[in-house]
Amino acid sequence: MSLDESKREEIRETYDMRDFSPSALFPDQHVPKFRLVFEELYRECRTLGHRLLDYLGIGLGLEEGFLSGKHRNVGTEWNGTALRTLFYPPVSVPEEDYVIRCASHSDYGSLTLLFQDDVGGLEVQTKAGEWVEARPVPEAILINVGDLLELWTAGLYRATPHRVILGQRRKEDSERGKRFRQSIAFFFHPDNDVTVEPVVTAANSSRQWIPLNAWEHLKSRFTSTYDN
Ligand SMILES: O=C(O)CCC(=O)C(=O)O
Ligand SMILES: [Fe+2]
Repeated sequence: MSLDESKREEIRETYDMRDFSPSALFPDQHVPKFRLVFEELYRECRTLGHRLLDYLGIGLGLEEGFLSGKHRNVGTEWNGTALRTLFYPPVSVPEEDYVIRCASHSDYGSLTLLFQDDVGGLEVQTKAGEWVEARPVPEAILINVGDLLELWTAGLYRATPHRVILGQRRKEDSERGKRFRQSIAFFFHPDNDVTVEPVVTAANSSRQWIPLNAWEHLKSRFTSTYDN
């Protein structure tokens, strides 16, 4: 199924957290534990992110700590890593139509750790272009490879396109739409001054892999996403 998603709006609310310094704005008065809880989650995700990169690096035959060493400034202004809460309100799904909760995209950084509730609706695209459901698994964290890890590995690890969509194909979607959906994503990014370029032999030699600066890439992806 191919859908023209370009003219649709995403129906969701998000809250991004990058800065946990005392001067950072948090709803401390209304939700006193919010800052503490998310700060702890941020720290745990950072530790897990570093560990995953170390394991992937071993698998790729890289120098020890190479990838995690490019993510040293997480939690400071010199790094674009963010923790994001995503709230998808209930929506009614017209029978012959569909509703986009999150339009198809790949993530911009190295890795994303995604925590989803039990509502479902997340889909990932196979290499053949087919959309398959990534059903929620209790207690599991879903890991997405982002653009920059794809570039480091010259396509060996693919920045998998994904989306959250309701309608048309699945009977359960109208029921799903009645429930709100909550997810949390940790977007793990290399330090702003890192230039990312392939460190392994290209898996897909028909494609050109152009080196990118981490911060420039993040800025340009934000601009192209939000200007549209
Ligand atoms: O809410 C989800 O499950 C996915 C969100 C997502 O892919 C994103 O914000 O990049
Ligand atoms: Fe995403």
